[in-house]
Amino acid sequence: MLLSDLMRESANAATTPPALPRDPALSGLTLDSRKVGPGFLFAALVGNRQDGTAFVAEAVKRGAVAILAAPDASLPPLDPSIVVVRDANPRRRVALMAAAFAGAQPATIAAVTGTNGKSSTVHFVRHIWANLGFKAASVGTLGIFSPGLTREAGLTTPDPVQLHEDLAILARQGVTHLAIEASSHGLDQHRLDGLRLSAACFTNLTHEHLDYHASMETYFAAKARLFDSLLPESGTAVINADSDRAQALMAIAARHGVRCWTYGAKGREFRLLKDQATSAGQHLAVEILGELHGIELPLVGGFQASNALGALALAVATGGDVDRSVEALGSVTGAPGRLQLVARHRTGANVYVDYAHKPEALETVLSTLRPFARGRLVVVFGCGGDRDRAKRPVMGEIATRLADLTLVTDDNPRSEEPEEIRAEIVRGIPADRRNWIEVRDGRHAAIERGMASLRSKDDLLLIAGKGHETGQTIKGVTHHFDDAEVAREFAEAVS
Ligand SMILES: CC(=O)N[C@H]1[C@@H](OP(=O)(O)OP(=O)(O)OC[C@H]2O[C@@H](n3ccc(=O)[nH]c3=O)[C@H](O)[C@@H]2O)O[C@H](CO)[C@@H](O)[C@@H]1O[C@H](C)C(=O)N[C@@H](C)C(=O)N[C@H](CCC(=O)O)C(=O)O
Ligand SMILES: Nc1ncnc2c1ncn2[C@@H]1O[C@H](COP(=O)(O)OP(=O)(O)OP(=O)(O)O)[C@@H](O)[C@H]1O
Ligand SMILES: N[C@H](CCC[C@H](N)C(=O)O)C(=O)O
Ligand SMILES: [Mg+2]
Repeated sequence: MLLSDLMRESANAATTPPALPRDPALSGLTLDSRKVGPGFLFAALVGNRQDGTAFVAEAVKRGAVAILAAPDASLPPLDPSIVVVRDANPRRRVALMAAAFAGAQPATIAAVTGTNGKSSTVHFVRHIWANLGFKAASVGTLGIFSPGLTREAGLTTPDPVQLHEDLAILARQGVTHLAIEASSHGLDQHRLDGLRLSAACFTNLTHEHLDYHASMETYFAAKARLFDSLLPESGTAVINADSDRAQALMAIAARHGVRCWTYGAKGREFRLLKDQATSAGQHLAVEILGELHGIELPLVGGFQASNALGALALAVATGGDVDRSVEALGSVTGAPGRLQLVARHRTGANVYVDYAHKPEALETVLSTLRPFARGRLVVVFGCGGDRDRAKRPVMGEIATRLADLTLVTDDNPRSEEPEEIRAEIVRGIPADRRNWIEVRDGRHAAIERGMASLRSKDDLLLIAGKGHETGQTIKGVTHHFDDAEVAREFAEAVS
């Protein structure tokens, strides 16, 4: 593709592309100098840790023929054959370029943002679409799921170059419907700016990532970008009305002129009227666009019902038939590692794995499981290193308030000292609580102790924080570790 074509296709309609001194044919583009090949455009971005302009010389050595940089970025002296493109927002521009370069993307794309429930919601929408007969895929924390391409988990929202390469493959394979998780980092870093969205969903906003975002307000503003910058006027905003941020987001969406649908107990278009536990999960009575429907959801928990309704609203907003979408939810499975029953202890006690690694998720999952533990509810959890430290004491308090026994352990300490992370968790536990133990010799030992604490079939063990993950990162080295696998060492597997 010629640089001039890429410039035109990625330009804001209001701007005139600058005259180029030369018009090289590009063979690729990247924002990482280590991935530059001959004929590439290299986007030199100022990052959170490093300044990409420091790698321009290396990129040129590897064959870069064009450099994208901010207007004020100081670049090394370059051979005149190298074209320098300046843009006030190079992160956004490279995302738009990546979309233009890759060409195709599935015709229908729904993005889901929110602190919790993104992976579950995209998993459910993909299931509904597939049942409606569409070739559907999802992209997010769990990787890429599609009929023809699976990709291991990396970032929740991939970098734009990788994302658009994959979307073009999916589109060529005939995938017409795509659901994608929009993380706040991804939104803030413009990773999703080149997507042609049909709908966007907001699940909720609670404490997370305050190491990256300066405050809850800037965290919310990053999420709101999906609705006021990325969703076109022809799109539908699908908002969880039960979130305390719903009103603010509806006002933003309305100002932007998009159709706005809400779901949940306070929802307008998808109103949950009744939620009744059944032997298979729950029966939901829902008023959908003015008509009453019954949903047999084979999953437990109010949060799963909420995510399922968000997914249903996305499916309908993108043209899905209401009755058939409702019926499709009857055969949905939980997303891997989300409230997943993984083992049964010899006493008969159930062992669950869940991805709760944020305060509200831990509170939600423990409250959800409480009625299923007629005996003792035991939880094993830790907190990740090199991530928001403020959530550690909060989670220590939540676990010891809602579980009968808490085993404090490690969860990806990364570059931090595990004992320091555990100490910060323990600091949040009120002094009069005695229902916890700090396990100092690793997560495997903590799970073993959790299993050993089960005394009857009425007890229940929750292993929280890692969900689907298959590694534990300690001092930069990732060791194979799978909570479900370890639980099964001490108990029978359940399929
Ligand atoms: C903090 C953060 O989000 N960082 C992301 C960001 O990196 P950055 O731009 O800040 O990188 P940097 O290291 O400062 O480097 C600056 C620039 O120099 C370039 N560089 C660097 C070294 C070199 O040799 N050559 C070179 O060209 C880098 O490619 C980069 O463009 O942009 C990169 C490309 O998109 C991401 O890979 C990277 O994710 C890092 C690995 C990460 O850990 N991110 C996590 C926190 C994250 O994004 N998580 C979210 C949320 C998950 C959730 O909701 O729980 C996610 O979407 O996964
Ligand atoms: N709607 C919800 N409200 C509150 N908690 C939820 C909700 N949905 C899921 N959870 C909790 O959050 C955990 C993570 O769920 P899920 O993976 O669907 O969210 P996510 O937003 O994709 O998270 P991440 O940002 O870590 O990828 C679940 O394991 C569960 O404990
Ligand atoms: N996408 C999240 C995953 C956190 C998972 C948890 N197990 C941890 O390591 O903190 C992050 O990178 O912040
Ligand atoms: Mg996710």
